[in-house]
Amino acid sequence: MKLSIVGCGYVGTVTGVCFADLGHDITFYDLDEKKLALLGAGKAPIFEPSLEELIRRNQHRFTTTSDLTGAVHDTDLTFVCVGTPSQEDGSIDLSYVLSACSAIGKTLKNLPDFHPVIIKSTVFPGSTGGSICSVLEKKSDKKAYVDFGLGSNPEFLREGTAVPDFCTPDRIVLGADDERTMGALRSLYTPFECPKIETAIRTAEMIKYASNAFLATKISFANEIGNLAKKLGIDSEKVFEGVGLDRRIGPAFFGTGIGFGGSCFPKDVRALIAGAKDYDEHLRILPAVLQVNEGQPLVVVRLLQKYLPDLRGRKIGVLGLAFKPDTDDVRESRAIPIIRQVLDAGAEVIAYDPLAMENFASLFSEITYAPSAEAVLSAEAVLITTAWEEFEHLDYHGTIVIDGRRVAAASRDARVYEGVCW
Ligand SMILES: NC(=O)C1=CN([C@@H]2O[C@H](COP(=O)(O)OP(=O)(O)OC[C@H]3O[C@@H](n4cnc5c(N)ncnc54)[C@H](O)[C@@H]3O)[C@@H](O)[C@H]2O)C=CC1
Ligand SMILES: O=C(O)[C@H]1O[C@H](OP(=O)(O)OP(=O)(O)OC[C@H]2O[C@@H](n3ccc(=O)[nH]c3=O)[C@H](O)[C@@H]2O)[C@H](O)[C@@H](O)[C@@H]1O
Repeated sequence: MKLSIVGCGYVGTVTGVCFADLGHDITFYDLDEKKLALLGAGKAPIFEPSLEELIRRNQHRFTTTSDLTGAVHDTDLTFVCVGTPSQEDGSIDLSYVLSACSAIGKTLKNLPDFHPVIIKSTVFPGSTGGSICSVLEKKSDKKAYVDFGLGSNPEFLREGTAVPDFCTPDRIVLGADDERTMGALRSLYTPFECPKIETAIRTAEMIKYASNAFLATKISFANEIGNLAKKLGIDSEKVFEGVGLDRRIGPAFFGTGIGFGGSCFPKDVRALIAGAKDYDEHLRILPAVLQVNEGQPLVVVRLLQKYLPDLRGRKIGVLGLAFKPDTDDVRESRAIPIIRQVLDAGAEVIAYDPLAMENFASLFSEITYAPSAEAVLSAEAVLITTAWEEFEHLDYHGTIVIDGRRVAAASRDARVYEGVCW
């Protein structure tokens, strides 16, 4: 099939490149010319392990363009993969999706063929069939589900493992309210062997939110129990090893520590809470999930002050700035509230991250960025905020370490060692 991808960030680029690898012809479109230029030159516009290699291998199967009409007219289906950030009140900002769909709608006006528009961005249930459908119909002067197709195909990949997650997912969710769009999605995903759920658009949208909200809940639950476990002298890792062996529960996403960051869990949980209010549903579990999550970074600073009560003038090292390992993404990284608090208490910060220092520097110019992880170890105390593999190979002898991510080498060798929930 010929596919156009609108929005070449983490989801759009990975989706396009992985479908190219399956033999499809891809046209990438983005408002950001820099991203298109990088893709056009065979380079990844975002950092993701193994992505660049896949781009090089499939470059003959994709083109980049700043002409959206050409992209839509020359392809059989369009994926919308633009961002859906949080607004002040926690609800999602649909403006990027609406603006992309307004432009797509205009291109549909003179297109004689039936062209499915598939929303891959995470949007609140009802958005695709509601305001997104309206803008497409208005700009195209056509009827959705009859003259053009509309569907939802939420994405479940994780940053850092996006390529394998996309290629071998646990399940694929196909949301469509017309048979032709469902048929196109079904045929596109034929080579994937995992379970596939075919459902209504708004159900597909809700599956995405419920999945992220549940995973976030698992993490906050583990952290709440973990905080208590630490006070009782119990290691939370052993606890959740035991809990996770129950097949009804499962071991994944019980990693305790400083909580979840990133561009999705915090935003999607907030969006579900805010969106529910419009239906007079006041969610109670999810606000608590966020509350626990906001408290976890503060535990690190509290533990640090056990050893250095007055942080004024102290030099504090921070290992890890990305929201998780194997990415340069710092959106809602847990290092942000930790560093802010340490700075507010009057300390100096020296930090290191293998990939994310440049992105972090746009948020914090007032800290020192170290040339290596070793250089951070000379600080008076070291906080570990991302579980990068290379932090397992440092010599922590003589250091005070407060560990938010459970690095075994630090727990073994540090002069003073405190884990957040262990
Ligand atoms: N990052 C992730 O791991 C995952 C993200 N998602 C969801 O996918 C969506 C996209 O997320 P990311 O890829 O992380 O976003 P991103 O911020 O990395 O990329 C979005 C891209 O859309 C482009 N864009 C914005 N407006 C546009 C327009 N009108 N026309 C064309 N391009 C436009 C931006 O320039 C940017 O390159 C969000 O809804 C997110 O919640 C879903 C699963 C995983
Ligand atoms: O909708 C999305 O964008 C994506 O959000 C998450 O993926 P991602 O945010 O990329 O990364 P995760 O591996 O889920 O980690 C999120 C945060 O939770 C933290 N985490 C994760 C697992 C765990 O056990 N404990 C824990 O604190 C990580 O350190 C990180 O800060 C989901 O895992 C994906 O399925 C989903 O597609």
